Amino acid sequence: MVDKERVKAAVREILIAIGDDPDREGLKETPDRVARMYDEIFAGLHKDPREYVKVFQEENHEEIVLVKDIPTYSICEHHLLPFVGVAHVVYIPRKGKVMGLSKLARIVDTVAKKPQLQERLTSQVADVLMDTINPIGAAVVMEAEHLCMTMRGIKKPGSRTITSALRGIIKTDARTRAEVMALIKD
Ligand SMILES: Nc1nc2c(ncn2[C@@H]2O[C@H](COP(=O)(O)OP(=O)(O)OP(=O)(O)O)[C@@H](O)[C@H]2O)c(=O)[nH]1
Ligand SMILES: [Zn+2]
Repeated sequence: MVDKERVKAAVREILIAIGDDPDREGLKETPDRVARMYDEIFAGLHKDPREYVKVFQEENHEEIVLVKDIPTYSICEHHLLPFVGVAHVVYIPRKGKVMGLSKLARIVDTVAKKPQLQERLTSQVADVLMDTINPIGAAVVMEAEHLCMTMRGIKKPGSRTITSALRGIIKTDARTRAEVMALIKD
């Protein structure tokens, strides 16, 4: 669990450290709000995304399953600022072993809810798929804007970072990979 009391105390310290007054009207409840927010946006530190997976047997469907444009919010581990975008999750079931579509988005959500790197988020989602339903192939592509590159530092609003993680046949077979990428771009 997120230690909310500890977060509260730390946020109060930060407010003092930046030279503001944590006891002024507008900030009085801020440490508590931030603690509740961290409990929500870092919940993935305390959950195993594999637990969501429920497997169905769907005859011999050994074709692409793609859920695209899954809205994704995560926090960059270097600056603790959000990166925001979409994830596309694909797999090709082995012997009809499929999972509920919503579970793909639940896996993304859980893996996103911790201090992350976009690369790691992308590959962790692919690895959860491989570990749980052992598909013939899996791919995760993510496009995101990092606020640490937008509102500070290099200040490049609008720049997007694209990462992919390819597994199994989607990695090894060029034709399958091309088909997957075409569907994602569509
Ligand atoms: N690879 C990768 N880098 C990230 C991600 N999120 C943020 N970063 C980068 O992390 C790097 C941290 O660089 P540092 O030089 O340690 O920190 P900094 O001085 O604040 O860097 P600047 O952002 O360039 O001002 C920056 O280049 C960020 O753009 C991510 O998801 N993946
Ligand atoms: Zn950052």
